[in-house]
Amino acid sequence: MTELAQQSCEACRADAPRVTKEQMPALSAAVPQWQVIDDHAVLKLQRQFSFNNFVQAMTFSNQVGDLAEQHGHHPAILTEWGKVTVTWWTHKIKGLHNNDFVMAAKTDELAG
Ligand SMILES: C[C@H](O)[C@H](O)[C@H]1CNC2=NC(N)=NC(=O)C2=N1
Repeated sequence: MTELAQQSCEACRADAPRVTKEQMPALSAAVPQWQVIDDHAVLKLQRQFSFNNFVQAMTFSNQVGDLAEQHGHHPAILTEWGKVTVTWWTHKIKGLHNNDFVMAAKTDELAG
């Protein structure tokens, strides 16, 4: 499998396949700092990033936003003093797609 972070996102389609139970372990292992959460039956990938202050948190949030725009795939971003929580899922399929794991890996690269 090509390094997740080097992959590109497929166009989001309503009939795109969700990540299967069988595929989940290998994909999760590739982004070990992310949690798969069940949000009212919608599976999502979530990670919290820590910073020294609000300005650093805001800067990172904007970088994630730019990344999202660049790839046409968008997360939920919660920006707090010293913390940013990023949550990836695919709205169109109400669940997790390979794109979400790709974007999580790219987000990790941003954070360094
Ligand atoms: C029209 C636009 O390309 C689509 O609505 C894209 C935008 N970004 C997206 N981001 C995410 N996470 N899921 C989507 O289904 C999605 N769809």
